[in-house]
Amino acid sequence: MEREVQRVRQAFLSGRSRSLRFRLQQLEALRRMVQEREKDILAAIAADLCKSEFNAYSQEVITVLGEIDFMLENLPEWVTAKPVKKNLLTMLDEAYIQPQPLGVVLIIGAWNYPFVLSIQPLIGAIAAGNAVIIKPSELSENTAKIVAKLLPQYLDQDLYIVINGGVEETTELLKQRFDHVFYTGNTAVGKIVMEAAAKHLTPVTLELGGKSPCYIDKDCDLDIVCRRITWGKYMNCGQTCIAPDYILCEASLQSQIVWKIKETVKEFYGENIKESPDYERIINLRHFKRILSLLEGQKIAFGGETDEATRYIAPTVLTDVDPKTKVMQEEIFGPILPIVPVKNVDEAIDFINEREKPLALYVFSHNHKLIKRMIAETSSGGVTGNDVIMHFTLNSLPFGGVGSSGMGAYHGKHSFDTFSHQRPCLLKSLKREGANKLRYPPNSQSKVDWGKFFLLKRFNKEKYGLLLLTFLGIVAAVLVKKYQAVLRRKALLIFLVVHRLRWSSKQR
Ligand SMILES: NC(=O)c1ccc[n+]([C@@H]2O[C@H](COP(=O)([O-])OP(=O)(O)OC[C@H]3O[C@@H](n4cnc5c(N)ncnc54)[C@H](O)[C@@H]3O)[C@@H](O)[C@H]2O)c1
Ligand SMILES: CCCCCCCCCCCCCCCCCC=O
Repeated sequence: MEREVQRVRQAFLSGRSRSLRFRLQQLEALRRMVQEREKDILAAIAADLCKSEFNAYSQEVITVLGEIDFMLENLPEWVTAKPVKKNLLTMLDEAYIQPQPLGVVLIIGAWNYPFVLSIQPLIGAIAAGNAVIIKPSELSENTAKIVAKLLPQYLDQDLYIVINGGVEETTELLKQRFDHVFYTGNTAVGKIVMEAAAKHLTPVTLELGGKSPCYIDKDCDLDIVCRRITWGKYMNCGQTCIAPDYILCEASLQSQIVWKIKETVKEFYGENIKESPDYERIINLRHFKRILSLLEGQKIAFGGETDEATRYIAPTVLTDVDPKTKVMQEEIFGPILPIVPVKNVDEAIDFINEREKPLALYVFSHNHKLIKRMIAETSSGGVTGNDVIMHFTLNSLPFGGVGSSGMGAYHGKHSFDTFSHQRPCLLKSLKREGANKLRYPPNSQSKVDWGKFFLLKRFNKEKYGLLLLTFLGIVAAVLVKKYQAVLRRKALLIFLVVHRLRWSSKQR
């Protein structure tokens, strides 16, 4: 393991991952990989999650291709140094922020969207100029194998490598020093990852989970609401980090919601859901049994059918759920949807705030003010109003959790920033020592006054802006032409002295 990490670090130190041209080439090669080997990728996802080609393509491949295109389009602008505002002390110097790669990044992927959850962070890490080690989830072993097979055929073989394995290998890997660890998975392991990274003071991004609430206001179109919730809840058999975990609504809405979700399930998956190519299976027996245990003692409004041999659990809705029961104590991550009745929006807000901060929050209402109020008075990784899941698809929005649902974020520019160091650069001249003398000992009241002026003085743009610009423009034009540098500095000095005197008199 140590040797592998060393090999990647050496490749990073060669410097070749840094140039814009190289990054663009690698991203283009990755896009070629996805396009040319699409069938192999879709087959691997199907083998892991019993997912149709259409679903795998629209949930995973489209996301990856969209992210690559977005990076290719914007990277040239993002990599350039960004000039920053200066103060009086540095107005003749060069000050800018230069994004730079962090170094060697470890990406630990999860099994539920096994392709996108490893490859989307990889895209950001390449775009930012890093070297990368990917550790896909061992639970989605077919996707893990295809990723390990394909990446070296398309990308630089020393800069971007895949290490497959389970807890033992990941534990060993986490002992190594990285410049960033990007982990997707459950909160308990997130703590293990953070603890291991802390030993090297390595920064982490933790993309975790939680119970994402879904509040349905009585002022809304229940047909549309239930269709959208059914789609987001039962997609991937409920194994989606941002699936609506449970519904909060007034008791009077419950029976209508149940009926409408039941009808929509029929519309989406047919009378025989097991036969539907659009309905997936639970990843393994451990998770199958865990999800079943959440049904104990609950009132099943519909669903509840299971088949252990194929790890099938039907889309299920529970009503009048007691918040103290097990199904409301842990993230469900399966096709079970509890409805918890609340009196009104105030109670819903309290309910959400009394629990850990979720990864997503969903609010349905015609009342825009109510949606804004829920956003203002609660906290969650992300929010979609009047829909579910869709904030994930917009790569201009940062995707990530808050509190126990995670830290840091990615997607689009946010990935680039996550995997970059925003390096502040100030380039001074070895000349103009006169002004610099102010900060050298021995100190004095007069120097402090000058220091205050240089660092605290703010120009009121409206009042002085135009005047100052005109004045500086004229002075600069004349002086540059006639007397070059010497006079330019003198004019500036005079200008500063005048301003300083006026400022000091006002202070008194
Ligand atoms: N925020 C997100 O983007 C996001 C996306 C997907 C899943 N999730 C969350 O992840 C959870 C489901 O994933 P999971 O945790 O079952 O996935 P998982 O079992 O695939 O684990 C995730 C990764 O952690 C590694 N791992 C497991 N145990 C470890 C240990 N003891 N030490 C070190 N590494 C270890 C695995 O090898 C794997 O690569 C849910 O809570 C879900 O909400 C979050
Ligand atoms: C005609 C097909 C249109 C397809 C567009 C549909 C967009 C659907 C996008 C769903 C994305 C789901 C990915 C969720 C990943 C969440 C990660 C956490 O588990």
